[in-house]
Amino acid sequence: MSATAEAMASSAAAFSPAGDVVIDCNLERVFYGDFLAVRDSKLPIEKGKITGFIGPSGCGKSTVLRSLNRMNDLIPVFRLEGHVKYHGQDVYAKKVDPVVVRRFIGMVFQQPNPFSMSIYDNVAFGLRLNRFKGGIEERVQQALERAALWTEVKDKLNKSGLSLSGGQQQRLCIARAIATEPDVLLMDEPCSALDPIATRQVEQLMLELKEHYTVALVTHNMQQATRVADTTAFFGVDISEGGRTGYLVEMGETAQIFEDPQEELTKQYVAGEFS
Ligand SMILES: Nc1ncnc2c1ncn2[C@@H]1O[C@H](COP(=O)(O)OP(=O)(O)OP(=O)(O)O)[C@@H](O)[C@H]1O
Repeated sequence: MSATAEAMASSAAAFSPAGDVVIDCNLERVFYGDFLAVRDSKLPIEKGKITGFIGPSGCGKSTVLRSLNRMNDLIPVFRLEGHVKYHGQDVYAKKVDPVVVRRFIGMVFQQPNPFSMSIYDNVAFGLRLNRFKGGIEERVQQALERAALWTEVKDKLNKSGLSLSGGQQQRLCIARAIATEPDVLLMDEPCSALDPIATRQVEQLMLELKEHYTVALVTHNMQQATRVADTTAFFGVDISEGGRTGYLVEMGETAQIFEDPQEELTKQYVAGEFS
């Protein structure tokens, strides 16, 4: 590691949030096969807050996000050194079932991906999978209300989820993700396929969701981070040793990252000097 990169990595480790930490993530090294994709990234994800991940393309934002709920397990060559602890428990411990991890740490993807089934069944899907014992109808309604979609779909719950607009489909996917009452929601560029109006609706929804859930959000859009994120983690790409390895440059309150960044690289990035 170069001296500059080392200094950046150690300063990033200094961030300690005031509130409760739900996920204590310390990614020492993350590999895809022999490729070192991410190193030296300590990210405490704080309860009831939105933590935004920003940085140039390929800096590992999605890799880090997907490491939090073992979504990367689906990639055979993925390997992680370090730990991800959810309420103190190592989610990568041998005895831990990744399906259970994802039940508590849910995910919303870049492209709205409703299943080819009714709006109702989309939301009820996870409840049935988890053999939910309570009233499914009530839970479906509550999830759709929390996803700010209920009034738009309450009279057509039997229509296909695919018949909705892009923004509605994304809110349906959010309803599907929250129906099983996860604790944490991981959102990987949830607005990148949406128009500006639908984007604003989903952003407003994120602000409402943090009343009930802890949110980690990958975004390419710096304005979006300033609008919704309480805390922002900025990642850079280290090319000093001939590779392209992402690492956490700086993490802090969103206002501090954008108005008073401590690292030169963060300053340049938030000033739009590179993307
Ligand atoms: N399944 C995979 N197999 C091999 N390499 C991968 C895989 N997924 C990602 N990578 C590599 O890991 C690095 C980090 O990728 P990642 O998608 O996490 O970055 P990102 O910051 O989210 O990028 P973007 O902003 O472009 O979406 C990149 O060099 C990418 O090519």
